[in-house]
Amino acid sequence: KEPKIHRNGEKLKRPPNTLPVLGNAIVFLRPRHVLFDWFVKCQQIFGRETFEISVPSLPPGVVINSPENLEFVLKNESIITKGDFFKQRSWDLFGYGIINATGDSWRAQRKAGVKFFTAANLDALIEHVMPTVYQDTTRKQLLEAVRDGSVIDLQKVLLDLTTTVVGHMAYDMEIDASSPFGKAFDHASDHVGLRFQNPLYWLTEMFTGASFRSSLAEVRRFSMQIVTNARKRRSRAAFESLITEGDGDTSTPPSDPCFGSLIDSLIESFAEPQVVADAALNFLSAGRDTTAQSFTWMFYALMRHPEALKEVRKEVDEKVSNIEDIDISLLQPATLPLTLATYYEALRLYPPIPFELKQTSQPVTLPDGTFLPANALVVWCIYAFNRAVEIYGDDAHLFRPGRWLDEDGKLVPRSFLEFPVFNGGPRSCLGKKMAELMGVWVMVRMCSEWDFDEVMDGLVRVDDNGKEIVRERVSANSLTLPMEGGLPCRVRMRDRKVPQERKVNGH
Ligand code: HEM
Repeated sequence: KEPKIHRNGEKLKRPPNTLPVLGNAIVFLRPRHVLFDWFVKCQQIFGRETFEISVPSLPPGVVINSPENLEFVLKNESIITKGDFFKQRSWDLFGYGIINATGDSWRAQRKAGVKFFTAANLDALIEHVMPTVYQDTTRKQLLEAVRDGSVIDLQKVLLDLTTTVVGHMAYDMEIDASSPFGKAFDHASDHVGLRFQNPLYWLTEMFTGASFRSSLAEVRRFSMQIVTNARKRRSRAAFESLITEGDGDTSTPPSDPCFGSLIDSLIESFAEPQVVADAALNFLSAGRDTTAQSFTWMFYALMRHPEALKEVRKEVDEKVSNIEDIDISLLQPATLPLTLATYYEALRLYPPIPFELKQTSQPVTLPDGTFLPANALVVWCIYAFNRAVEIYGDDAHLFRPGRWLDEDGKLVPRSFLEFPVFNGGPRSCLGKKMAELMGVWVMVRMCSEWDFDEVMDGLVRVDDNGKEIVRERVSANSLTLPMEGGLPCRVRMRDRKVPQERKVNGH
């Protein structure tokens, strides 16, 4: 007989309303934001104690909530890993890419990724790619909305920005978020997200999966095109260098060190085009949605907390005099601590990857004594973890960027065990620094240039006492944390009064 989950011979506690046969299946079928609120409630009930969940036909599972258990899980990748449960559901979208990969294939993709995130590439990102893409896309879209007085979806504007930036950085390719690929990718990842909640997805997809399958076909076509383009560019470059070498002409400057380096190192590491295509697509999807969503929730939080926006602007106005030429050294925590703290606070309350799941490859005992048989699911809900009063105090549910600063105003970062937004251990996020730099850049530039007013259509109701209640925005069903219905706003140009005293980059 298979050994069961237990702690010191005792059964683990179960969430309230767990049903005898269905277990927790019903809550898993609810919209994802309802599921995350359920995890928050469970976290409040169980604190740091590991508890058991079950859904018929799925392997037995536990939810962990303590930093000690999380550290053990993240550092023991070989025994608690991306198992069949995860891979079966995400294979159609992520294939051989790093998000699914384990063993040698993961190591090789990780190595290619590490090579890409060099200081030189991050410099190029901040000093060339971000300003150019922002000027050519974001600023134009916002100016147009100012001129027409029209409502824009800020989430879409930010997704256009991050898609183009990651496309340029990683593939030297113009990728448009509204292209058939962008739309197909969004649709496919929403659908894959639902597979994690519906144990009978393979059955329902037989009847309702046609649009999912056509989205997958478009995503696959496009990711192969990324590889084909890169191969053509490499052959062209090789041919040109042969000619110039033959001429003895050494006047051609070396090409930009940033562009194409990720796809190049993937091509050099893997012979099989499908593996390169999947790997490339995984980097694109890891980088564009997460960043766009984090910026969207951040602007949302700032619109709902004008006092926090005022503080950010005060810091930016004091420290950055030329927003059109932002040096990377300005974006560091020592220079703009409150701005980074505000970004962290948005990431804390609205983590773009809100939910993580791994599977044991052999029997395992967690540090708190919980025994797990092979194939058990280990789940942690980052969304709930980040709202734990045990870590963040009684006001954990509030947006309060000041919690990240000490009494001298210095930023005090938290370890991944208390703030697992970027994962940790050997599979920590490769793009953390890139995301932070982009986040602070976007805040400096956009909070300085624009005023955004959220369009509240349908969100306001009046209670029995005549008081206006404004509903919170919620996330949509997806693998990540897009905002449901986008973030509709009106835009105005801000009259930026730069202080006389130029403190840092006083050009
Ligand atoms: C706010 C932005 C971001 C957040 C919150 C975030 C979060 C995460 C998390 C939680 C993981 C672990 C996923 C898992 O294994 O289940 C991860 C992995 C990863 N992230 Fe990020 N990420 C962000 C931005 C980026 C960017 C900009 C890039 C690159 C362009 C990137 C590249 C990656 C890669 C390649 C992995 C896989 C690492 C591995 O398995 O070894 N991420 N990220």
